[in-house]
Amino acid sequence: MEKIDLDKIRVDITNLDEQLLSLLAQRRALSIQVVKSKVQDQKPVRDSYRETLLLQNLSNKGKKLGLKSDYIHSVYRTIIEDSVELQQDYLMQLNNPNLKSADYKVAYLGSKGSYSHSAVEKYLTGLNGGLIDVGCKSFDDIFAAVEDKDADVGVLPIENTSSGSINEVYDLLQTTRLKIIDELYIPVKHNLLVACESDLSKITTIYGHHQPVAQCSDFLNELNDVEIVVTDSTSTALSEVKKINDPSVAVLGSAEAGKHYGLQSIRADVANQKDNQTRFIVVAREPVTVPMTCAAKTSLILSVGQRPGALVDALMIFKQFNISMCKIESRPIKGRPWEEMFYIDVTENLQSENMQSAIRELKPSVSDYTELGCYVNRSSHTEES
Ligand SMILES: O=C(O)C(=O)C[C@]1(C(=O)O)C=C[C@@H](O)C=C1
Repeated sequence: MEKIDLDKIRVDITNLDEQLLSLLAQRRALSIQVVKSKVQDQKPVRDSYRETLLLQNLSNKGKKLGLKSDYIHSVYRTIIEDSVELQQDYLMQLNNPNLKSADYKVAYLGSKGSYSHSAVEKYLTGLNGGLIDVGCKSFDDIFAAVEDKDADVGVLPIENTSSGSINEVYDLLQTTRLKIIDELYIPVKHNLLVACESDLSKITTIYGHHQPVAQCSDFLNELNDVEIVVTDSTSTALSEVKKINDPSVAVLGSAEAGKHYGLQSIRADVANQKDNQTRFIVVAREPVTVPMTCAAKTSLILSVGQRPGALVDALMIFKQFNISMCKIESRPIKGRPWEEMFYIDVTENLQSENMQSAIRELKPSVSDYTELGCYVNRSSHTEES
């Protein structure tokens, strides 16, 4: 039998992959043409009917080529979500010409290797020009950097699928004049990383930011006699552990961060939930406006006083105007014991007639009312109006 030449097969695979890349780039160029036509006709970015037809057709054709339906769905979901994001970004830039420019200054927690840095990289995808890093040591510093014009925007985590809401960020939103201008969903995969040859049985100290520590609590609770050292950011934890270079010391961080700091993973996926995601917000001094053809979210802060039923009455106004609420969070108000501030996210454009009518009814019935901002709804599978 003739010997199968691995090197030759790899050359063929590389060539095919390059063709796939070129086809993906061509498809993206078509998405830009699509959004330009949608601007002319005022059509929504998302078209679920078209997506269903597309996936059905590809799945049928794929089956004939021996490709599993699950595989086709997951590949094309990724391609379509990218196309939607590309179109949304195009529309946002058209509507808000000063949104992202060269030498954009971004304030975030930590430095390279932190999860916030991954969010910053995602936020800046496609931006021509350099990012000026304004690494911060606390959430407070991020708000201050943007308020004092040391940064154009700040990127902050606000909630996580394992550890829930990040109260510190909600509390800072209560007093800031900054506006939310975007949101990002980042998959967070925690690994246990070490600086030199080691294994789990040798670990006596684990470094980590308090959020990853909370998100990996099940795994950490199973370990005996391990000291947890909490740091101000994941990047601080990573650089400390690299410096200490001891087989008994490990750190919680992503595999990519490990590569960046020259650390090896001894245990992958140690978060309580397998689908561990963090939602980040982007804050700036000026609000943005979202075109009506893009799925939008509006974030508000309200307080309603202590009258029985006051919160229900306020929320009924959203129902009355057919506005869906996707999040409600309550936090204590500084200096007003037992009163609560409510953070409400609705899947509605601030400029829509429904939203403006709801706000007109809402304002006189609440004690505090602040608009935190209207931005593109980045959670997948959302319908535009
Ligand atoms: O065909 C469209 O209307 C598109 O916007 C393109 C596309 C795609 O990438 O295939 C993207 C989003 C829509 O929800 C449907 C399909």
